[in-house]
Amino acid sequence: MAKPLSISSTSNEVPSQPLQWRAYYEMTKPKVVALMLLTVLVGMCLAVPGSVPLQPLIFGMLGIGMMAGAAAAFNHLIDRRIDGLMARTYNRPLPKGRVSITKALTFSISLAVVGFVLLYTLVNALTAWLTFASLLGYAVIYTAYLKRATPQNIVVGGLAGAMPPLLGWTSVTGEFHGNALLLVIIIFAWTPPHFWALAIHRKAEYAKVDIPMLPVTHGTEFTKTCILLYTILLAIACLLPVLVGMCGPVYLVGSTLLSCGFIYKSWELKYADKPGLAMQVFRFSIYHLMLLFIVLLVDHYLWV
Ligand code: HEM
Ligand SMILES: CC(C)=CCC/C(C)=C/CC/C(C)=C/COP(=O)(O)OP(=O)(O)O
Repeated sequence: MAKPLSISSTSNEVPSQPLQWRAYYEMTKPKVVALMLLTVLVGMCLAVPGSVPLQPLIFGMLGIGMMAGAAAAFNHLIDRRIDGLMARTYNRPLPKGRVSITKALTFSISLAVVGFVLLYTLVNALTAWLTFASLLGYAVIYTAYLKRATPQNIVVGGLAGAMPPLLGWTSVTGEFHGNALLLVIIIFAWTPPHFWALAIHRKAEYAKVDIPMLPVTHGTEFTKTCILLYTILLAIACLLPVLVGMCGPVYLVGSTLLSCGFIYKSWELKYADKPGLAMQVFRFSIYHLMLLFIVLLVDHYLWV
C-alpha cells in the first residue's frame, strides 16, 4: 500500500519500440480474457454433442477474445486518471505514458472492429451483436457510468463479464438456449464475491479516488456478509445444471466440493479474525471458476 503513486494521466512519453507490444498486451487484461475464453470454449463444447465444428471454434474464440481485449483496453483508457492514483494500477501503460492516448484509442477500436468483422462474417450475426453488447456493457455502462454511480456497480456491470459462455454457445448453434443462460447465471453470481473480496483489501484506494465500491459506502463487515450470501447463492446456481439434467455426477461432485470450499473461505472471512483472508477469497474465486468450468467440460464428455 505504500507504493509511490503516479500522478500524470496525460504524459505522452513513449519508450523505445521493442517493448511497446507488452504495453498493448497488458491493456487487454490477458489473464482475465484467458479465463473468459475458457468459459467460451466450455459454452461451445456443451452446445453440441461430439466435437465442435472447427470454423466457429477458431473464429469464435478469436473474435470474442479480441472484442473482450478491446473492452479491457477501453477500460484502461476511460480509467487512466484514477488508475494513475491507485497503488494497484498506477503502473499501467496509460498513466505511465508507455502508450499515448491516441495510439491506445486506435488499438482498442481496431481490435474491436476486427473482432466484430470476424464474428459477423465467419461465425454468425447473433454472436457478433451479443459480443458487441457485452463490450458496450463493460466499457460504457460499467466503466464510464456504473462504476462511479452506485455500490451495485459490479453486480449490474457483472452481466457483461458473465456473457462469454452464452457467446460460445451461440457461436456454434446460432441461437439462444436456456442451458447457456444457466452458465451465465453462475458467473453472474460468482462476480460479487470475486470482486468485493479484492475491494475490501483495496478499500482505502477506492475511497481515495471517490469510487463508491461497497466496502467504501457500506463498510467492510456489511461487504463480508454480502460476500457470504452471494457465495451461498452461487452454490445454489451451481446446482441448476444438474437439476435440469444438463450435467451428470462428475459435475455434481466437483461443483459441490468447490461450493463447499468457497462457502468455507467466505465464512472464515466473515467470522475468523485473521489477516489476509480477503485476498485469499479473491484468489480462491479465480481457481473456483476455472476448475468449475473444467469440471463441466470433463463431465460433458464422460456423460454425453
Ligand atoms: C464486473 C465484473 C468484474 C470485476 C469488477 C472484476 C474485477 C477484477 C479486478 C479489479 C481484478 C484485478 C486484480 C489485481 O489487479 O490484482 C480482477 C482480476 C481477475 N479477474 Fe475479475 N472482475 C470481474 C469479472 C471477471 C470475470 C467475468 C472473469 C473471468 C471469467 C474474471 C477473471 C479475473 C482473473 C483471472 C483475474 C486475475 C488477473 C491477474 O492476475 O492479472 N473477472 N478482477
Ligand atoms: C466482449 C466481452 C466478453 C466483454 C467483457 C470484457 C471484460 C474484459 C470484462 C472484465 C471484467 C473486469 C476485469 C472488470 C474489472 O474492471 P475494473 O475497472 O473494476 O478493474 P480495474 O481497476 O482492474 O481496471
